[in-house]
Amino acid sequence: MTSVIQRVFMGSRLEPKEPIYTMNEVAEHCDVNSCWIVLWDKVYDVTDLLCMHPGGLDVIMENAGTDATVPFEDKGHSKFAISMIDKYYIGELAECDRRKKCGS
Ligand code: HEM
Repeated sequence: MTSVIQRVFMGSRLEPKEPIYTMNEVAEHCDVNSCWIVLWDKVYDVTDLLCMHPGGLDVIMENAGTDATVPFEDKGHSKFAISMIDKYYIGELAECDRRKKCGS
């Protein structure tokens, strides 16, 4: 089931780009010097967002190096927030780590 926020989000997507990262690689970037998160199977380097995130640094750090899709959706981010996301996009999540697992 596609949520409203996901539909808005998907409508603003850039073309998928290389490189492809595994969840293990994402998990290595979990501190303030290098902070990555996954949203809807896409990888974002949000290091530069930390100090200016309107919801604060802590809420992002709690999700650093993980799939933050559910917490991101739960906070009810605005279309404005979603429009900011593209600038942090760095690549795709490896197929077998995606929300709809390969083979299922
Ligand atoms: C690329 C990633 C993110 C961007 C661009 C972003 C952007 C924003 C923006 C612009 C706001 C201001 C309110 C709005 O316009 O919706 C906001 C608020 C907030 N964000 Fe994020 N955010 C991101 C990731 C996250 C994550 C991973 C969490 C984890 C829980 C989070 C939690 C919050 C919270 C708690 C607020 C405050 C909501 C409130 O007090 O009304 N954000 N964010």
